[in-house]
Amino acid sequence: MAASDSAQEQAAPYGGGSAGPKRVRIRHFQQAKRDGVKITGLTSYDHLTAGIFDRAGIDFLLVGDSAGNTVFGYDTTLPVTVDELIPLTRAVARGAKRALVIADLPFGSYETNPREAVHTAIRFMKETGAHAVKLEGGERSAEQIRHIVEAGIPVMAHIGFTPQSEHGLGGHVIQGRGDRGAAQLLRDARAVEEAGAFAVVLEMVPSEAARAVTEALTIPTISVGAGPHCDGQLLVWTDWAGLTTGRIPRFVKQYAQLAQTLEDAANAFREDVSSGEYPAPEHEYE
Ligand SMILES: Nc1nc(=O)c2c([nH]1)NC[C@@H]1CN(c3ccc(C(=O)N[C@@H](CCC(=O)O)C(=O)O)cc3)CN21
Ligand SMILES: CC(C)C(=O)C(=O)O
Ligand SMILES: [Mg+2]
Repeated sequence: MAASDSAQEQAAPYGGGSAGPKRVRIRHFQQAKRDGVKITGLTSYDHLTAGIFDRAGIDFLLVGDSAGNTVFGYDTTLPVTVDELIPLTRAVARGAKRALVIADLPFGSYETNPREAVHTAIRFMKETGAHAVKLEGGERSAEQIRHIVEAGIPVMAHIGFTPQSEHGLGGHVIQGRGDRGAAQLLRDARAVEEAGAFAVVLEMVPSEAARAVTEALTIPTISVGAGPHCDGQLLVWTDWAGLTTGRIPRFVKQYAQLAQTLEDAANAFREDVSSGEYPAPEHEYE
């Protein structure tokens, strides 16, 4: 995203990458959609990756409850707590100079009522330095979104496949299929836009359903396995970088093979220590 709003910034041509605003704000999401500039996001759970992705010009960093899988080793995102995500979110916010940092509200921290949702969103904003929050659900979460936005906190919505309700959905099931599915997806999308969300994640939905939603909304759609017609793309960084071991979703493109790189490095280290190759004189103190 290289969209910007000052007269001076607007004079600059779109460069992609780290061009554009000094700090990505929610208004830049609206401008990107209006100008047809694609938005990029990655998850991040720590200070070092946040800095790397930020310097590469990734527009937003999501501190996802996917940390349940990638950091904490749970099978689902359901056990993840606010107290687990707050220190990770703080680390990411401290590492991001340009990117918009979004805190994912974990399962059980916002569903009961709007008061609970506002309370949780305020905790993240006060204790982490995040710039926005994300929560799952369309029509069913619209009141929560409205109240958080009224408290001055930007909300990214998340519809389609919502991992926190995977048991209710019957597993990792593609959403928005068929006429009924597509109609429900559109109702959910309109509900979150109307409630004041600044963007909406569409996860695991057919490309044509995502296209219809993208054309119907004024806020940008962010695809996680929702095809090429969305206004932006988001991936879980450990999947994207080939660090996740085991099964990864079909929609992921791997841009590196970090698991293999690290395994090779660990083997080399072990062999060097056994053979006495490491440490060498340059690693020693006198
Ligand atoms: N590492 C990781 N990557 C993710 O994308 C991710 C998480 N964790 N945790 C939270 C949610 C859960 N998500 C998931 C999890 C599994 C599939 C999956 O297995 N998809 C299959 C199709 C369905 C199936 O056959 O089970 C696929 O091949 O795409 C998809 C998204 C997306 N999110
Ligand atoms: C997969 C994305 C949308 C997410 O919610 C997460 O990383 O937790
Ligand atoms: Mg999540």
